[in-house]
Amino acid sequence: MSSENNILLKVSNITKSYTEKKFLKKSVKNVLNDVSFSLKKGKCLGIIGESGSGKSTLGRILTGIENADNGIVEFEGKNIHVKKNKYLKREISIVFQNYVSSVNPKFSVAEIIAEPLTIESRLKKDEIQEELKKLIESVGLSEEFLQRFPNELSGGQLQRVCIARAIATRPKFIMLDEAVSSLDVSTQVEILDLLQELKKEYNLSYIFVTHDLLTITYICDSVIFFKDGKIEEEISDIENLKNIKKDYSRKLLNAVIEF
Ligand SMILES: Nc1ncnc2c1ncn2[C@@H]1O[C@H](COP(=O)(O)OP(=O)(O)OP(=O)(O)O)[C@@H](O)[C@H]1O
Repeated sequence: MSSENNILLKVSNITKSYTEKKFLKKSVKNVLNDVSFSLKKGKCLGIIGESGSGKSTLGRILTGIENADNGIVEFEGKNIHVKKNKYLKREISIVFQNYVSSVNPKFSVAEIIAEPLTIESRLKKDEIQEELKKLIESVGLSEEFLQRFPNELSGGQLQRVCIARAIATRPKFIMLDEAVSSLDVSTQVEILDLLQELKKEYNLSYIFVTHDLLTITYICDSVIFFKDGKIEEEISDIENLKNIKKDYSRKLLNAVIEF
């Protein structure tokens, strides 16, 4: 396979700015500055950076939730901001840090997971029921959980439900925005292990946006260090993490690994 065929997501020269109002004065804040990189099929890319460095903004642009000012995001060669169609909605999913606010508290677990299925697919009612059973079990919860409501679940269980919803349309790519950050450490590890298993089972590719390097070393194949809306450094093989050159990346790394 040529290396171009092996690329799932190609990000070229993305820029984004917001207009801020301060004391009746308007100013422009550049949040993303000429960002380019690519994600290979079946891989997990980590994006790490300080708070406010633009990671979540980038995540929203990569999943088509928000438009860039300039630049192109191509998914399997198609510009996602031009072709915002049903096909892409099925192929790209997102899991957020805040699992509580990302579900409707009045929906049962079955309704939460079925949401993308009923909107996007032509499955019949009994086929949806079958699919729900498969999905809840594939995130390590029993069928009995389908009847529960969000307030009857732990944080880890609710994030599993959000992951089941994210894989419901059998996407090729999932954006994980601080997806384990709100969980305690042992639950974080359980969810990361689950994500590894699902990646293999469903042939998924991930981008993991986080400020936590341990998460990245646990699950990612490569990492981008992000600073002030720009790529400061890119390590294409996580095994070479200790070879980082820039002070900023080293500072983030020093916090968790001793040289
Ligand atoms: N809709 C918006 N309108 C105005 N400014 C915004 C908007 N969204 C983000 N910003 C600003 O863009 C900058 C980057 O925010 P972003 O959430 O992308 O950073 P981040 O790296 O994900 O931070 P954190 O790790 O704290 O979530 C911040 O200064 C933020 O205030």
